[in-house]
Amino acid sequence: MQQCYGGIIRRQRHFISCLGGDHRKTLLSVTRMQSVMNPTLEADALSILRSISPTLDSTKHKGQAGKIAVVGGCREYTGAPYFSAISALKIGADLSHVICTRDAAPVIKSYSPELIVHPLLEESYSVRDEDRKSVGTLVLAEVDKWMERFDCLVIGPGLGRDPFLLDCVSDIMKHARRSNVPMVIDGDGLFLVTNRLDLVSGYPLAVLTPNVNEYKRLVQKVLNCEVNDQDGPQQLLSLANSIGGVTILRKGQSDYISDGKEVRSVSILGSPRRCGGQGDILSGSVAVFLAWARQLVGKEGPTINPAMLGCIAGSALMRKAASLAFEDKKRSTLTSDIIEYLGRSLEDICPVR
Ligand SMILES: NC(=O)C1=CN([C@@H]2O[C@H](COP(=O)(O)OP(=O)(O)OC[C@H]3O[C@@H](n4cnc5c(N)ncnc54)[C@H](O)[C@@H]3O)[C@@H](O)[C@H]2O)[C@@H](O)CC1
Ligand SMILES: Nc1ncnc2c1ncn2[C@@H]1O[C@H](COP(=O)(O)OP(=O)(O)OP(=O)(O)O)[C@@H](O)[C@H]1O
Ligand SMILES: [Mg+2]
Repeated sequence: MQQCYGGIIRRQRHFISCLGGDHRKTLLSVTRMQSVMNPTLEADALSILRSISPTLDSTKHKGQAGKIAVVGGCREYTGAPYFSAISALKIGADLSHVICTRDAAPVIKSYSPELIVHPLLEESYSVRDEDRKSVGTLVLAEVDKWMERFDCLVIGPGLGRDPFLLDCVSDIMKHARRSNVPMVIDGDGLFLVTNRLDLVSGYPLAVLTPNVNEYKRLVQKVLNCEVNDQDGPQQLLSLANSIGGVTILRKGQSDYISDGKEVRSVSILGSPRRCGGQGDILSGSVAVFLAWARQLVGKEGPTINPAMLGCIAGSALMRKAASLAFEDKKRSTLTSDIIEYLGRSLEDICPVR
């Protein structure tokens, strides 16, 4: 235990020194200092990634490096939850679950024996109107059994937009929030949240990862205006602030991240290929790094936002892996190729000692 704690302190010191700070300052003052020292918004993403990644040693037991659950996967989409969940494992989480519809489960299981797949969700077509209430209660009870064990949920990859299913997922999110489980919300999870802001509003452990379209819908709904690229960072800050300090990672040519207090960017070279599924890799990555950052920050007190660190590290890793995959595969680069480069990217940035 002492050894583990010593490791944490060492990593915190490394983290602080990476940001050019004094070991005695709190982690909060460190990020503030970085803003002062670095006049641009660009985060020192590689240093942050290194600092929050846990060491690998023989004292650890299964589960300590993170247990992630992806809530997503329906009749149409089975790839997205798989990409997100397998990315979490490849980055270093110990266990990765997928909570999906009954129809999607055998398909997702067939992609990989590494994932723990729960066929718990139902879409309207498979439930009679009079059974909806009881089925909804059952779904929540089943998910509840697992909730306390998860270090982070990813809500939305390939979830679909069935109203009954989204009602069940709203209940899962309410429960996760009561249990203080962090949530990364992506894809159809963002469709849900844009229409039900109360699900995340004021919850600091919520991370939204919108793409171009999802961001546009959020801005229209919350700020009641159009996306303003002239003043992008300021608008992102206002958006995060208006949703009560959730963290938003706006994906694009550069990724911009804000928790309503500060804005950071990650512009590490990515890939010019825009094949579907890269956002799913990102959601699984952010979930793992957020869980790790939370472990680290927890020891120091609530002085730094682990959601910001998780987003910065996840974005950096995803972009680096995409660039390596593109170097190799060029025009034929697919999401599965990028996943294959997650390990090498991590090793380049943060080698196992
Ligand atoms: N293999 C799979 O199963 C995949 C499933 N996905 C899932 O598909 C569902 C819908 O996600 P979408 O990303 O399509 O939803 P969006 O609302 O982003 O996209 C809807 C439409 O907008 C278009 N669009 C997307 N990005 C755009 C851009 N940058 N500029 C202009 N138009 C753009 C798309 O072509 C699509 O027709 C989600 O559940 C998502 O997780 C995606 O993650 C991709 C991979
Ligand atoms: N123009 C770009 N240049 C470099 N990287 C980009 C660019 N656009 C997006 N990315 C990167 O690709 C990743 C996925 O972003 P994207 O906007 O494709 O998400 P998405 O549409 O949600 O993906 P998905 O198909 O999984 O739903 C992000 O990490 C982002 O940094
Ligand atoms: Mg997406």
